[in-house]
Amino acid sequence: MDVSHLLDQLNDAQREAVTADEGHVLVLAGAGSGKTRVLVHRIAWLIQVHHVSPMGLLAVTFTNKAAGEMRHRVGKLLNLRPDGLWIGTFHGICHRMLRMHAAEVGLPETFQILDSDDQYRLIRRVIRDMELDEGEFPARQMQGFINHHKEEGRRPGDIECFDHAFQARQLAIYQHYQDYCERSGLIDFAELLLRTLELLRDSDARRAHYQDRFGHILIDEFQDTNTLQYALVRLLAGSKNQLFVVGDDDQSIYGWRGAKVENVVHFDRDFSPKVVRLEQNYRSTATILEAANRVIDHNAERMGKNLWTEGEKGEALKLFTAFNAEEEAEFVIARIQDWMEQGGRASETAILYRSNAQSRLFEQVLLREEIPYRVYGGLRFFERAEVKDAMAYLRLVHNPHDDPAFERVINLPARGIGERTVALIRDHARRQGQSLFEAARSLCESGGFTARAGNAVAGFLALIGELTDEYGQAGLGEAMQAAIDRAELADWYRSREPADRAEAREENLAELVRAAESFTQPFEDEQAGLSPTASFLAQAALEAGEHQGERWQDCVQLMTLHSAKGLEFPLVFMAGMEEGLFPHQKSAEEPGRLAEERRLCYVGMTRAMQQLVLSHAESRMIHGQTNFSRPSRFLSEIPAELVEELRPGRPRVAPAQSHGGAPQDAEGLSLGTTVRHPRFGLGTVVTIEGQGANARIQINFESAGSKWLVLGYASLERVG
Ligand SMILES: Nc1ncnc2c1ncn2[C@@H]1O[C@H](COP(=O)(O)OP(=O)(O)OP(=O)(O)O)[C@@H](O)[C@H]1O
Ligand SMILES: [Mg+2]
Repeated sequence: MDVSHLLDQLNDAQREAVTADEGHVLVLAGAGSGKTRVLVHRIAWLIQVHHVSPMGLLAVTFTNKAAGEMRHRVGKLLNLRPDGLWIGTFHGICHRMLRMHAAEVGLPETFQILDSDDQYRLIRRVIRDMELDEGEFPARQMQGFINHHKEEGRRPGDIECFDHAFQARQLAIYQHYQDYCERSGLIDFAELLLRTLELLRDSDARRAHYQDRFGHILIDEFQDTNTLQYALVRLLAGSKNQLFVVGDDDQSIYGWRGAKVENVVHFDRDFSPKVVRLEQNYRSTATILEAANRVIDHNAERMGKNLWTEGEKGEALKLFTAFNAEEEAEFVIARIQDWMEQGGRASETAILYRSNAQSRLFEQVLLREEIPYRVYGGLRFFERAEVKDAMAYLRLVHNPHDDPAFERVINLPARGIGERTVALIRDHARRQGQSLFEAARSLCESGGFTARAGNAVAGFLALIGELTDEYGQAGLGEAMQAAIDRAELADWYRSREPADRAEAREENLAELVRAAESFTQPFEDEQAGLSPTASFLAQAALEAGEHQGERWQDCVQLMTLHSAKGLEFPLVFMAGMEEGLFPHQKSAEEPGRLAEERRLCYVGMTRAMQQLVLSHAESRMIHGQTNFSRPSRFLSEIPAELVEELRPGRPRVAPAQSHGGAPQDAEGLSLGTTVRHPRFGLGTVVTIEGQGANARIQINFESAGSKWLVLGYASLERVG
């Protein structure tokens, strides 16, 4: 059989990795050197040359989107669909295993995944139920505490308590939360991993089964695995299976979420792999690569890599200094328009930023200019309120004991069930050890409610019952539509929100029905005996908005630097290159965080193939306040000769004064002053152009957004 196509698009080092004989392999290499490509070719090589069954391979990627792409690329190389090949994220793979062995690990068949928002609400409730002070035990912090311990594989009983009252309470919260999850068949993200680890650790039969099955385990982005994931890998590998691991220590960016770059060193120690280094970068121009290399050079404790390219020198990086964040957004979108006018496609461009909230201004300008765009991450599709509302109905149909779903929609739309009634149900549930659904039913039957509340609750239970009876067996799309219609969700949003907002919500609901209709269950899930609903609900919880990427459309890509990992685009913008924003001010608080921010910068820069445009704004509204900030230190780490500075297009007033101090201008108003407008309400001055009554002044209003006004006519009142 001719297998030259598996090798002829690879360089020598890549080939060496792809064709390595028996034994473990570690490919340690910088960005854009073809690590992911090598992993894909290795899978095809094993199947075609070594005749390994696709069922015998397990490939782990970092996102579901990457998993989909990998499956597609393997299919193309082999010219057939690699059915039975398990490719997924750690979470997705663990979910599938737990579904197959739910009873063994003490989970109900219908267990549900708690996403992090649901988890937060549940923890808050546990704290309230325990009558603890939420100021002393903030739910957000407790969520971090619980997840941190789970990610290290620790149950409440495993945590040493030094008889400190505060710590004992924290552990009690963890325990109560866990008990609650057990009772209700809920499983959070870290629990997916931990439970699977325990299954494989404690059941010899299961461990033997999976060790026999997966003779080859391949892992992309290995530098961002956490303790539990590494432990899982070791269990699955056993003593005879082969690991093929690729990663780059310079791109480890999830330390804040428990990832351990040391796993690369541990892997080397524990498995003595053949180490292959790839040094040729195929992605970026020489200029971009040089700039990125120079930035990451500022980090100490690197494993050290030498990355070069045969590619052309390319253009200088562009650096734009905007007066404020609005101007920055205008500039970026104008450059994208230039790109498109010169024949480029929108989808070849990406706007990367440090925090999700930064997307809004870009979205505004893109909407106005009617340029299609897609936001990855952020408030992702499956995280939007209306989508979660509708999904909660589907979850209840799937499993009436899903308490977070019950709480979410028992009074949504409003059906006259007040907080007091819900408290009654909760209380009853707690005392009887029942789910909220069961508690509500028994209170209804025993006349435990007032007549009005009783009717309302009975109505809700009947609605869920009807949906279950009529649509429990129907197609997913049909069931979803029925839930939305019967619950009258659209009317509800229309009755309480402005028309445009309600319409947007309805569009999302229609999109949700479409997503449900077009959902095809992964072959491997079906084989594992999962119901389509279970697969769909899991997908929604695990991958959130990633599904947007499937319907490929020509649009500008907006995402955080974190979610850009592994991707590449001809034209990349890195916006908001300001101290405090990037590096994030949090990084000043913890040692090691600054180095991680710098790696994030390296990840961002190395996404660019042809052009990299950096921008920063001298002032920006953050949490309703105008902040003035200095350019990011990372900018100064790029050699000046690689950068071309661009000047703003229109004349501005006093940008030079905007560092520190309070520049004074028209009529005593200065940048950052809070003002009140008779119609637009409170806002902050962000730009002043010109002098006196004719000055044009730009104000960011808290509710009305950004407006340009002529000072003489604006009737502004200074506040504070
Ligand atoms: N031998 C090669 N010849 C031509 N192009 C290549 C070769 N190897 C890789 N490429 C291309 O270089 C780009 C980067 O490859 P890939 O995404 O696999 O790199 P990576 O090391 O996984 O990067 P990252 O660290 O960002 O994940 C891709 O467009 C890929 O197709
Ligand atoms: Mg990659």
